[in-house]
Amino acid sequence: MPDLDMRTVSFLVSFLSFIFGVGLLFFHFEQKNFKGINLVAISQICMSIGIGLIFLLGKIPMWVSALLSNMILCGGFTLCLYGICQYRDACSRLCKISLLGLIPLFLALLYFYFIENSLNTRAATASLHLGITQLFACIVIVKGKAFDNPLPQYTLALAFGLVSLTMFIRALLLIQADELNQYIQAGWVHQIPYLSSMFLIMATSFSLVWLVNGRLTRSVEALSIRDNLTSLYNRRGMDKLTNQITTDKSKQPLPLVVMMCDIDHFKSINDQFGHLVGDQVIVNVSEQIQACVRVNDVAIRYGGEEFLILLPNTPLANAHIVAERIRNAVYNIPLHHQNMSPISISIGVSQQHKGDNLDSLIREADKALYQAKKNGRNCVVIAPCECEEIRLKHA
Ligand SMILES: Nc1nc2c(ncn2[C@@H]2O[C@H](COP(=O)(O)OP(=O)(O)OP(=O)(O)O)[C@@H](O)[C@H]2O)c(=O)[nH]1
Repeated sequence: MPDLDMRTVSFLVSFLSFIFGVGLLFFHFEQKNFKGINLVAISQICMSIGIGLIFLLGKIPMWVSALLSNMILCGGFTLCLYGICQYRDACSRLCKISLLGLIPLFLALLYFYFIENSLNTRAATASLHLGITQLFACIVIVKGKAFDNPLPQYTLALAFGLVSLTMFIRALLLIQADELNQYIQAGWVHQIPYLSSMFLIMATSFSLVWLVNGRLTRSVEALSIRDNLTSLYNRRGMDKLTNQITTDKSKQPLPLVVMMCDIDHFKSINDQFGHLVGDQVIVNVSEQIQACVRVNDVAIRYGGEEFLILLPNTPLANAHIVAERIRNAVYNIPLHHQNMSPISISIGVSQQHKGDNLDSLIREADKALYQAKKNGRNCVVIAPCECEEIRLKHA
């Protein structure tokens, strides 16, 4: 295998690392809510300086290239580990081990420079620290609690794992090899870790962009399915969720129940007390609805003051109890003004039968709601209205 020019290789690694670090730092200023990115950015700049000092070997004092460069490089990787740990929301125990490992590394570098001068052992010790830190990074990426797209997550973990392996092999080979006099003329044992570092910088850059992009997309998706005012699902959210609810029949031996709820005389609340109070009433009602349903149930802000509730796998009798609970809870909402009448809600309920789809269920619930309004409001009506009308007006 032809030897590469170590000075050029170290310059390239330093340059790449610097560009990536600065770019990531700019990205961090724009997207401050991604924890750990700033540390990864600073760590890349540290690594760039560390390798840059190796590039300047022979042109700067020897102790700077031999000691300082290794310390900056290993410290940079420890910082990178901290950044990744924060980004992946992982336990920081391994970061602390890597940080503490900098002390014996420093002592070993001092010893093998001033007392027993050995380039091989210095390089092997630094490689060992780098290999351990990169292995920790690999573990942290896999074990972190934050949810990320698995493909970039494992790509990044694999990159760190592979580079860590090259560092361990390098440390092992260096201990057995003849003592080096000129680092810049070192052979492939040194060149491969440099190339693998280039690979790591590139893998980290595109995997991080990929990971961050995944998180951004998910947060936009999550926002797009929620109503701004109440944080309940909106119509788009309903379309997404109902597919799961209506198709997953194996887990739901009991039918789906649909409730259509509408705040009574809401226009007069707006007219009398203003739209801001009206908005607050909508929020209060949505909170009561959320509090009365199970975690599996889906509450949707269907229109202005209309709410749709989907109760999968629910017997009609239970749904009726829930509807009554909601109606009572809404009626007991504390009033915003002295001369405000109690807030009330009318509810139409329909149950899924053979051949029913969600549209027909909603139509049925809507008819029952219309009947509830006709019956005097503040009541629950179960579809089909003609035969099973239940009128429970609040006393
Ligand atoms: N404050 C506020 N008002 C809204 C919002 N969305 C819709 N509205 C108002 O809600 C009112 C709904 O009025 P109507 O459909 O006449 O119904 P209602 O007055 O509740 O009468 P019934 O339903 O028959 O009891 C309209 O005045 C809408 O402008 C909203 O987000 N905030």
